[in-house]
Amino acid sequence: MPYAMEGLPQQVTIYEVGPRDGLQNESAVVPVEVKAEFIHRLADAGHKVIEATSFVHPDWVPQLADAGELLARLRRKPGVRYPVLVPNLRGLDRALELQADEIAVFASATETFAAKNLNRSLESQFEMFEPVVARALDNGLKVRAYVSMCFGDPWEGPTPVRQVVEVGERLLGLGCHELSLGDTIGVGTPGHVTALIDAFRTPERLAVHFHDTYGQALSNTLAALRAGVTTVDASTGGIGGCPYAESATGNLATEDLVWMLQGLGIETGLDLGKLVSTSVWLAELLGRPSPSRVVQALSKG
Ligand SMILES: CC(C)(COP(=O)([O-])OP(=O)([O-])OC[C@H]1O[C@@H](n2cnc3c(N)ncnc32)[C@H](O)[C@@H]1OP(=O)([O-])[O-])[C@@H](O)C(=O)NCCC(=O)NCCSC(=O)C[C@@](C)(O)CC(=O)[O-]
Repeated sequence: MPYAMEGLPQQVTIYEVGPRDGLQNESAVVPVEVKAEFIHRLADAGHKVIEATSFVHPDWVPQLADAGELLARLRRKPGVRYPVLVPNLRGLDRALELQADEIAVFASATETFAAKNLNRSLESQFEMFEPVVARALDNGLKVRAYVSMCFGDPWEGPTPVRQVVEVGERLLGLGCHELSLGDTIGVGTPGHVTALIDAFRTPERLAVHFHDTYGQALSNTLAALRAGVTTVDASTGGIGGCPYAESATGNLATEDLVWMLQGLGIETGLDLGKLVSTSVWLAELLGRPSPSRVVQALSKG
């Protein structure tokens, strides 16, 4: 029996990042057929948007070097979107060849992370993204944009709200339909989340992307929903991290998010039981238990 709260949406879109953000940090290469099966299971659990992989330089993220093979193998379910990460025109060409239906560019809010993750300065990352977004839109693709290190950065400390808003508004101005605010190292807290979302002109175009390093991801999500956000990124099994930010741990687990939203009576369209069995299946393959509290509680049998 759900207990609703004032000021929350009736429906939330969960943007599933497990196959991309979740797996990108795994040191042992996960076979491409396992990645495909993971995505098929997520679609079967009711996901309508599943970020499948990245068309980045394979030396930078070896785990996702099989992006082309994976897309070619996917059984795409009607009504499900399968965005892929693309940093530059080379990545876009590869994604277009394989009929990607949506892409995501990923920017940094800080100078140091722009250098470490993209080999670019804060300013020159836009020179890389502008032609990508323009050509993707010309080809009829939707483009999401991420901003990383929105709350703090391991090298520069807390990130000023104004700095995040400047980067984010510029990306939206290029024509990106959605902006995902990334707490890459999980240092944000709910008041900071509210202040950041309130500083944007269009909260309805924002999504949030929390890593659970300090156990704040669910409370931060609740703050974001109260501030008008209706799209939340999460990773089935709570796997994830960024190879270029060592202090990043797993993403908010999709199961933990679904449990909270169900308790609040908020519609997600997801089957929690199928998500939990997918996590248990994946955890066995990865050789370690899922950090998701809901998976731990429900899979004890
Ligand atoms: C952006 C680059 C490519 C710049 O890397 P670069 O070395 O500056 O690249 P370049 O433009 O100088 O090109 C060098 C060579 O790489 C090739 N190349 C160039 N691009 C590609 C490509 N796309 N695919 C395949 N090959 C490529 C290119 O063709 C060229 O080959 P050559 O002519 O020397 O033979 C590199 O820094 C990179 O791949 N970075 C990606 C890092 C990454 O994927 N990080 C994780 C994702 S971000 C994240 O996880 C955070 C997020 C989104 O989840 C939100 C959050 O939590 O905050």
